[in-house]
Amino acid sequence: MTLTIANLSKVYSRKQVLSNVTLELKAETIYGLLGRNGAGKSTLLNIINNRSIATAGAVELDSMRVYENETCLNRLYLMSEDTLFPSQMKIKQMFKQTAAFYDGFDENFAKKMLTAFGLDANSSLRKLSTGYRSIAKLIVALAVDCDYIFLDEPVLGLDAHHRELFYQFLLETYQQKPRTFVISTHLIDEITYLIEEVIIMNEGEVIQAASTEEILQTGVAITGPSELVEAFVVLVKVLDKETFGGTMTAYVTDADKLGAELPEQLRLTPLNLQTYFIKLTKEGGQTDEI
Ligand SMILES: Nc1ncnc2c1ncn2[C@@H]1O[C@H](COP(=O)(O)OP(=O)(O)OP(=O)(O)O)[C@@H](O)[C@H]1O
Repeated sequence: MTLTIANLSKVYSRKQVLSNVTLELKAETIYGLLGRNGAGKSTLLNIINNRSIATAGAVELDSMRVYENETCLNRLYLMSEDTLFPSQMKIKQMFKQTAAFYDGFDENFAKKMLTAFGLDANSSLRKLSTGYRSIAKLIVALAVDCDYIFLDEPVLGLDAHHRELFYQFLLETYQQKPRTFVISTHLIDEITYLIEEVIIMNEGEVIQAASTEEILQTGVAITGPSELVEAFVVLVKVLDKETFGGTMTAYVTDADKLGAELPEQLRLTPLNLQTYFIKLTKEGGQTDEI
């Protein structure tokens, strides 16, 4: 099973917010969708899930056009800030309504999550705090049995304990019933261990789609005397350089192409995903004088 996004573009009142987005989302994979504020992540997720209409391009599930196609749409689920449930609705009614729309809603798992988060099924959404309202929506999203589940900033408003609990439940349901999760978030450090594939958007475009492993293996920082660093990185893609006195740190994306042995005065440090993302999506020039 594959979800194909082909040449998707979106223009809002003459502003191009998505440009030719082309992606393939595999079955049974956890993706991280990363991008700075306004990069177009929510717009992309809304179009995939038929909540917004693309200006151009198409989304297909196993070669079937998703747009206004009930069969396809029943296999996709989007949890976002927009609440589709009326505020007076009780949590148990949310479960019931979702189960009526989506086959295979796992009520036992939903109840297990309710207990773990300390929520009462009889509470109505409007009486919950912002964080608990998000938790109620998350419980529904993790209990649906759709092939593709999109979580747009799922942990917004959740405290650190609850975020951790949510990540554990996400892994639990993924292991029990593998399906695809696409998580859009700004909390990159927290989700690095969860995600198998990374999609990075910038100003309406997908600028990188690769496995987390590949990114972590090829992103490095090289520090040492400026001239030596400059000479060593001449053949590779440098995302950013920082200089301090005569010392330079160069942030490199394709460490596998460095080739030559590392000179003794240079130090090579692997980049974590968050630093890699910051350097890749940084505005402006390459060299920062500190
Ligand atoms: N309904 C709308 N009308 C006009 N412009 C919109 C609309 N929705 C989004 N935009 C614009 O589209 C661009 C992308 O917004 P989007 O919400 O997709 O970004 P995002 O990557 O999800 O950002 P964030 O991380 O801040 O949530 C922004 O410039 C935003 O102002």
